Amino acid sequence: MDFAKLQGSGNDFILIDNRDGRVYKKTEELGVCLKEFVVKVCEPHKGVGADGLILIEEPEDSSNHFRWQFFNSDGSEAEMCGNGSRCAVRFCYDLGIVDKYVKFETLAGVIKAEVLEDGKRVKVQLTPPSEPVDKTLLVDGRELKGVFINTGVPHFVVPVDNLEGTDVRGLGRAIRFHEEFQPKGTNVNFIEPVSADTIKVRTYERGVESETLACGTGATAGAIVAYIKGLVSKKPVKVVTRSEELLIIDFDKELKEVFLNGSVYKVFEGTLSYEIFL
Ligand SMILES: N[C@@H](CCC[C@H](N)C(=O)O)C(=O)O
Repeated sequence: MDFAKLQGSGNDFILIDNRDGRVYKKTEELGVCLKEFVVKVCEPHKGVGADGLILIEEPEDSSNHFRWQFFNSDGSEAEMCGNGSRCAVRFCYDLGIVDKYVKFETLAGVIKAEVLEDGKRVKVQLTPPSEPVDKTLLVDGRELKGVFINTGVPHFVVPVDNLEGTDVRGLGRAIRFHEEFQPKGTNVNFIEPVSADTIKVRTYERGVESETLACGTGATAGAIVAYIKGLVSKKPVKVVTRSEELLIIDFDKELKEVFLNGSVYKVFEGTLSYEIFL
């Protein structure tokens, strides 16, 4: 089964054109459920390895170009994925399914996108975020102040003074599973201002259950929180991700229009071997 691997700021994804239902036929043939298929294919070393897997499907509304199903590497399905959406648009652009202006269906709603530089950059308009909410959590016996905001998926944003010295894995995990956010949990972003229009961010990602090199909806959450908290004063906000690639976030005052812009790279194309599932 043919697939492509693409990455946006180091957040990497396996993409499969499933408009003919080939994945469902293959999983039935192999006797594995869809979740097991995702986990096996996303597994590093024994599988292809990626933060997530994206299936491209026919749209339910013919005015949209496609529908997608997004899965984290642990097999959990998520409503939205900022970097994954940029990779999906580029994948469909290369397939000839879309041209410069794109609309596609996600569990978070219809996402609009624009292909730039012949697919080497993609700009997506995220769904309007939820109202940011200040929260103070008790984590490992100490108070932690942050802001909860849903930018297509849930994020808790924690401003810190020393991002490099932050225990992203330990603190991130504790917050991700904190009772405040159950049952679904949340992604966790630690941010540090760099200049009037730039922040650095590190993200512990729900469903990957680790720090990733970038998270598009997380970078967006971090940029919005940095701006409303006065940590940055200019827009668009540049976000330096863990991969050191930049994501550009712009948004209006009312948070009705939010844009995520960044590079997309096709890493390779290949064919899955059934031996992944042995
Ligand atoms: N990396 C993604 C977020 C993917 C979903 C997230 N892990 C979740 O389950 O909420 C992004 O770029 O936004």
